[in-house]
Formats: sequence, C-alpha cells, structure tokens
Amino acid sequence: MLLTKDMNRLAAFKVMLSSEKRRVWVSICSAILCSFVEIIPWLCLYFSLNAIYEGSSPYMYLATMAIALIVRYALYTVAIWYAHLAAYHIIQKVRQHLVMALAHMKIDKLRGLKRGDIEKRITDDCQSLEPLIAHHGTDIINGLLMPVIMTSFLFYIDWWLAIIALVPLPLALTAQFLMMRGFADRQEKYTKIVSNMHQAQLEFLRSIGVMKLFAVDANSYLELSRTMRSHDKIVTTYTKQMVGAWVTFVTLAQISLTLVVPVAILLVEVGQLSLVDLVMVVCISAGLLKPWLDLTQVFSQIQQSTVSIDRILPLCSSNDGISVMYEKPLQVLSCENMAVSRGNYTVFENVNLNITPGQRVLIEGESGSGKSTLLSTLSGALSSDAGGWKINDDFVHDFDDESRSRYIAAVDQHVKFFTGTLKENLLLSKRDVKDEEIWHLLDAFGLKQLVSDLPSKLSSDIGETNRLFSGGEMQRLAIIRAALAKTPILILDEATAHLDQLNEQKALAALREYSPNQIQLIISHRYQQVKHVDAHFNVRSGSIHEVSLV
Ligand SMILES: Nc1ncnc2c1ncn2[C@@H]1O[C@H](COP(=O)(O)OP(=O)(O)OP(=O)(O)O)[C@@H](O)[C@H]1O
Repeated sequence: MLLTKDMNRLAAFKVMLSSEKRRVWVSICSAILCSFVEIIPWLCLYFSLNAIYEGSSPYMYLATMAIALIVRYALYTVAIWYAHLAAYHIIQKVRQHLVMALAHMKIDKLRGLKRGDIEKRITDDCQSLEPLIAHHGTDIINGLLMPVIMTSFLFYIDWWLAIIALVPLPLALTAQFLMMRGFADRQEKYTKIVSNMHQAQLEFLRSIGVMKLFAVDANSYLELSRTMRSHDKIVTTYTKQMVGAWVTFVTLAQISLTLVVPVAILLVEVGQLSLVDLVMVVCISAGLLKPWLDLTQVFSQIQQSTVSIDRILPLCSSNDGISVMYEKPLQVLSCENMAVSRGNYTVFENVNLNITPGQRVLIEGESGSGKSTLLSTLSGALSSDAGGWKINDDFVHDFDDESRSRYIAAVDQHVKFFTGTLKENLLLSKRDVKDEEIWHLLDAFGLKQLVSDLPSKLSSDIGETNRLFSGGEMQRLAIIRAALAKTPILILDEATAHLDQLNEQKALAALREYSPNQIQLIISHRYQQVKHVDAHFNVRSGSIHEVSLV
C-alpha cells in the first residue's frame, strides 16, 4: 500500500480500496444485485394479489417470492461479508504502513510527535475506516438504488402517482442543504476538539500520580477542563442545529404517503386504479424515500471517517529528503557553522568544533544554556537551522538511521528498557557479542554481583517497569548497552547523574579502557570529577568557549 502524506483523502481512499480490489468488487456487485433482486418479492406480491382478485392461483408467485427472498439474503450476506473482510485487511495494512512510516521517519520529526496523538491515529482513526468500508459502501448502493427501483414500479402502476410521490424530495433536499451548510467545517472542528480532549485525558492519566501527591483534583487540570468545556459547548450548538434540520427533513421526506394516498383513492373512485393497485401504492409510497433519508445519516458518518483519513495521512512517509548509507571509517568529527533554534528562540549560531578519535570532550554550562541541544543535533534528535555535524566531510543529518546508529550511541538521564531479557536489552545494537564480553563490562561497572544474583542472570526478564534495578544501576546498564554498540562516538548527556562519585569514576574509567579510540562527549554538572579529559567546552550565551586544561 502506497500512502503518502501529500495525497488528498479521495486518492488515499482509492489506494486503500485497490489494495483489496477483489473483495471490494465482489461486495459491490453483490450489493447491486441484491438491490435489484429486492424488487422481485414486491412484483410477486403484486401479481399474486392480482391473481387472487381475478380468481386464479397465486402459489407460483408466492414460491418465486420465497426464492427471491432467499437469494436476496444470500447476496446481502456475501456483500457484507466481503466488505468486512476487505475492511479488516485494509485497516491492518494501513496500521502496518503507519508503523513502517514511523520506523523510517527522521528521528527529529518522530520526537516532535506526541505519543497520545500517534496512539489515537493508529488505533481510533484507523478503526473508523471500518464503518466506511464495511458498511457505508453497501448502504449507499442500497440507499441509492432502492428508491429508483421502487419509483419505477410506481411508474409502472401509475406514472401520475409516481410523480406525486417524488414531489417532497426536492423540498426535503433543499431544506437539508440550507440547514446543513457548513457541516463539514463544523465536523472538522468537532473532531479536532475530540482529539485534543483525548490528548488531554492521556496527559491527565500520565500525571495522575503527581497530582495525587499534591492533592490536585481533576477540575484543576487546566488543559482537560478547557477541552471538556469546548467539547460541551460545541456538542450543545451542534445538537440544536442538527435536531432542527433532521426533524424538518424527516417530516418533508415522509409526506409522500400523505400526498399519494388521497389521489390514489380518488383514482379508484373514478375507476382508473384497481383496489390491488391501491394496496401496492400505499405499501410502496410508505417507505419510498426512507433509504434516501438513511443516506443523509450515512453521509455524515462518512464525513467523520474521511476526517480520520486526513489525520492518518500526515504520518505517512513522503520524500523528506534522501538519507544516504555511510560506511567510511571516522577520521574527524566536526561541527560546521551550526545554528540551532528551539521554538522562536535561537540557542546557537555559528558553532564550529573539531574532535578527533580517542578524544574525551567535556561539555558544561548553566542549566538551560544549550548543552543537550548541542548534542541532540548530533544524535539526530534535533535538526539544525544551518550547518551541522560532520563525520569526515559528510553531514550526519544526511545519514540513514542505520548508518547514524553505527557511528553514534547516546545515553541520557531517561533510561528506557524494553520488555525482554537483560541480555536482549543490552544487545539492542545487534552486534555479535559473547557473554564473556558482557560480563567483563558488568564487572568493570560494578554490576557483576548484582546480575549473578538474579534468578536467570543475563536471561532474567527486565520489563518497561525497570523493577529489578535502582536508578543508578539502570543508568550503568544503559551505558553498558551503548558501550556494547562499539560506536566510534558516544554521547553521555547527564548519563551518570544518578551515580555516586565513586561509581561515576569507575564507569568512566571502564568506558575509556573498553574503547580507547572512541570519541566521548560528556555533559555533566559535576564536571570537575570527570577524569582524562582532552577538551573542555563551556556553553554560555548561545556560544561555546573552549576552557584550557590545567
Ligand atoms: N521545545 C522547545 N521549545 C522552545 N525552547 C526549548 C525547547 N526545548 C528546550 N528549549 C530551551 O532551549 C534551551 C536549551 O535547552 P537544553 O535542554 O539544551 O539546555 P541544557 O543546557 O541541556 O539544560 P540542563 O542542564 O538543564 O539539562 C533552554 O532554554 C530550553 O528552555
């Protein structure tokens, strides 16, 4: 499936349907046949009533009616079954496509997305394609064809009555059109508010622990209260508008019967219409415009589903610039005329640095001075406005994910481990590493005893909850994981903040010994304690100053 974010919703919907072409066609053809077959029981009823009226046997018509009903049921089942199968397959494919697109998204863009919003797009928005594909297609075919077929039957009985039956239609549609003007915009606004509310709810749930600690109640959570108030306001306004429009439309669309029956009785009176014709006219005109009535509801639901397509598309890939594979050995790491801003605030302008393999570089500065910003542009988490980091002569921001991760490993304060064993978590870089090498590092970082005491040692489960280890232990494990990747560059952004002085020294010494040629870029507030430093930079007032080593 080839969805791109530059597509419009119709093109995207076509791409989705064409990925399940066979099932979609079977469903459409069955639904069309089903609508045509539906006229047969009505014809049989008409002919059997006429047969009774004329004193002949109606059984042949009744038998045909029974067969037609069975065929109609079978066709309807096939149409709905195939539409559902197509819908489930398409949703699955769209979800897979989104996951792949997220996996290939540039890391800085990925970091710019909110987790709750991504979750909503992948779960709810994809799910709302289900009614669009599984139900609305067959509903529309049935809804459009049935009134046409039944009106043709009415024309067959008496064309004059058929015209009278259709009189309310233009009135109802005009009323509907006038009252529903601007509906699409309102619907879009509504979906946006629901999405914001969803996001605020997720944020609320995420911070509920802190709120409890400070005894803050739900009403004081500003974002949630604000989005709930907007939701309430918009729902009240829409309900008033919708109810008025709907009642007028339903009343107008259902007056066919009221108009047709008196005229039909008059025609019976003057002998132009038989009693059988009168019965049929009453039956048909009672529900004549009902399918078109239902369609208006279907179309408003379709609006909701198409808004979901609009929300899914921005996550899909487009040609954001081509990432290149890079394999040359690192000779020099440099930062060339780099400017970086965050929001409207320029953090750096014109940064120039040169670092050679084996150098340990210390970066310090006041909180908020831009240390993390500087190194986030190297790890790919942030993009620069101008210039950037280079490995040899090539900009790192042009590298594909795999190349970048072969050169750069990074550890920050927020350690993230995944569900799986300790060993799986330590070997995320997929390098072929023997257990002895892992044990060697665990020993050097003072964690050997701790892991030896675990029930399954390196194969012990370690989940997202990180229950097994303390903050400092988790940080050391994260540094070991980064070290095991054996990248020529390692970024440690406050990665030892939870460690005591002794363990911090031990970890940094172990790192140097394990990879003597590695460039180590270390951000630390306790910079006086970092040993064997080859270059020291102080970040201050949007620029970087080299501090002489004593
Ligand atoms: N998304 C953002 N939008 C606007 N400003 C931001 C954003 N993220 C960070 N900043 C600002 O950029 C500046 C640099 O932040 P950065 O995290 O690089 O500082 P730091 O030196 O690493 O701080 P610390 O030592 O406290 O971690 C800060 O003033 C911060 O408030």
